[in-house]
Amino acid sequence: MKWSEISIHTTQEAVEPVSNILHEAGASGVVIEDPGDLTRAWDTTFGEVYQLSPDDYPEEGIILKAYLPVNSFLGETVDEIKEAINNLITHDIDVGHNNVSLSEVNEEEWATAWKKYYKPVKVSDRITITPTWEEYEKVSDKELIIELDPGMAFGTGTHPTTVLCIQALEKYIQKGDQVLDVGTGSGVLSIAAAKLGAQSVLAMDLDDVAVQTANINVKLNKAQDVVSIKQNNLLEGVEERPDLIVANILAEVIVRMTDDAYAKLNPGGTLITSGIISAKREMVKEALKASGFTIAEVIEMEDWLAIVAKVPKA
Ligand SMILES: C[S@@+](CC[C@H](N)C(=O)[O-])C[C@H]1O[C@@H](n2cnc3c(N)ncnc32)[C@H](O)[C@@H]1O
Repeated sequence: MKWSEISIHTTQEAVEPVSNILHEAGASGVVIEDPGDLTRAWDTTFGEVYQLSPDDYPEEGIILKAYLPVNSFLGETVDEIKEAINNLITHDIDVGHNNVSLSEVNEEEWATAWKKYYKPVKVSDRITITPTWEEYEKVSDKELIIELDPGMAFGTGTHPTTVLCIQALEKYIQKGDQVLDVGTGSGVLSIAAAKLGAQSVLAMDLDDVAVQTANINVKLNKAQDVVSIKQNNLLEGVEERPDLIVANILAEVIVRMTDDAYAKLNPGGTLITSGIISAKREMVKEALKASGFTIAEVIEMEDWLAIVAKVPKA
């Protein structure tokens, strides 16, 4: 089969919604070329765990690449993608250059093209994320490995928003906690929560491709006894009483769920939110406070934030 590579030059802020648009259009293997990956202070104490070539990255902004099968609908699909991206502007999302280009690749190139961007990465004190096709040897008994096949859903697990959530999970999760993961994507945060000692985790996503991918990754990491997965819109209809909720979604979506999160969390419970671009810090903080939360901490990586908020103890 012939494949067409669609390449979109956009911004950090638009990475997640544009990835969603590409997935919805039937693309597989979305690649995120983020020049920040080249300079980010990944922990390389244990040797070369991260080897990337600057030639593969733009000088500024982000390039998203995805692969679409070449068939008679290709033209319409590309037009729909362009229109959906233009609609983001009406939602106050900065799409930057918004250059869209297409090129043809053959089957063999396609199968390996996107894999060169994914290498094992130590993302927190204890957690290293490694793509399924890389050999990786644990360097200490304490190290926890998450194997991911990022093929279809958001994330290699190394996007700053995901990393911030993992670092916060490592700090705030208590052994035996009940956890909800809202917008699970590849399932990475649920797997991290399970490995860090959660007793049960409910992973939810609106997108059925994410639900399928999370299912595969949870099994790959032998976490299926702890993590269950369902398709769900935010916290709608959820009856669990969690000790901790983690939600890595856009700021605009988080502010819609803070009341529900506060009502569901146990006293003393923790909400970890990310997907928040720096400019939207106050908007999310105000929504959290208006729902009754106190802000425990704001952590930052590049232009992104995670906000940790607490429900008062009873
Ligand atoms: C930025 S990704 C985060 C994925 C993963 N948790 C991580 O940290 O890498 C956000 C995810 O939220 C999902 N999502 C967006 N809106 C949602 C909603 N209303 N309810 C549930 N999931 C939603 C998207 O499908 C996407 O998989």
